[in-house]
Amino acid sequence: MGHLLLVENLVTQYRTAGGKLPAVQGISFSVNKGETLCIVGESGCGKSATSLSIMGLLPANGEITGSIRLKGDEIVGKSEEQLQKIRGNEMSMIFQEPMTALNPVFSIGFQLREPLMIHRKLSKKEATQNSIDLLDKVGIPNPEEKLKQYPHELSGGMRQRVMIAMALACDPSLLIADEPTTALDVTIQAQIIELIDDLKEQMGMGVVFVTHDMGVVAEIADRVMVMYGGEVVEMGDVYSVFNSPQHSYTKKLLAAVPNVDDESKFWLQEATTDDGSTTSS
Ligand SMILES: Nc1ncnc2c1ncn2[C@@H]1O[C@H](COP(=O)(O)OP(=O)(O)OP(=O)(O)O)[C@@H](O)[C@H]1O
Repeated sequence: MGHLLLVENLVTQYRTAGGKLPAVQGISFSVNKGETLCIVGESGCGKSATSLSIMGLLPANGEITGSIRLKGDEIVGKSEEQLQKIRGNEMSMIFQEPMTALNPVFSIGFQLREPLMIHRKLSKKEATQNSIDLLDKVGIPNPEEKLKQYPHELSGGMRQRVMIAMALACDPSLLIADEPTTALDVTIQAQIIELIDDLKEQMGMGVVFVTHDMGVVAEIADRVMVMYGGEVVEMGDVYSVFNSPQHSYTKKLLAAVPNVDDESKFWLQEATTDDGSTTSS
């Protein structure tokens, strides 16, 4: 069976005044339908460069070699026009700071409705109804009223829900979430993670979830890919990586999250014994 996303030998470099900076140095991984892959690692290890490469959203000084296939279709080398079609339909991305992705001068309703009218050729009435349904789907109360509001009138958590609603508008098969909860307080963070997990189940999407937080990984990952200095240093299912980390950097990451050692690890062990599977691979 084919993978939803198959990345092979991806090298992402940034041209800088001081020469080429290799942000990603030949990594390979895959994501299946209905699966969440967490990419974890410290600041600057190439997590964002990886997700931007997949989306075809690298800045002008970025360049890629290697292969990125979505449902078998090669993304590397596609024109911007072709990429826009794929981004509008097959994959979407949510970012850390929704304020940068939402336009402050337009109402939430306008920003949700416009792409639906353009990409899916819906009438204004249909697009409005669709927007209401989307806001409802991401757990926003009183969606009709929210359509009239502007981004600054919403809380951080609500803004992130709106971003997720926008990302889901095209019913993507792949959702890339780059540190989507980092700017939120812990309670809201937990709610957004749960929402993404529920939506993944409901819609059967594959999810690439970028984070530096092993606590978040414990909550949402099926598989984990640990990056260090632009390379993949460890990859495995979440149980194996948490219970027997192989790489010293992974051990360090796990040790840095206090509740991973007790609470989450306990939770992971519970989860594995519940379904009778073992943690070794
Ligand atoms: N536009 C750019 N031009 C040049 N170098 C860049 C650019 N964007 C990122 N880099 C460099 O590429 C490397 C990888 O950065 P990347 O943003 O992928 O890391 P990250 O793991 O996502 O970190 P963070 O968690 O801080 O976002 C870093 O050394 C960074 O300084």
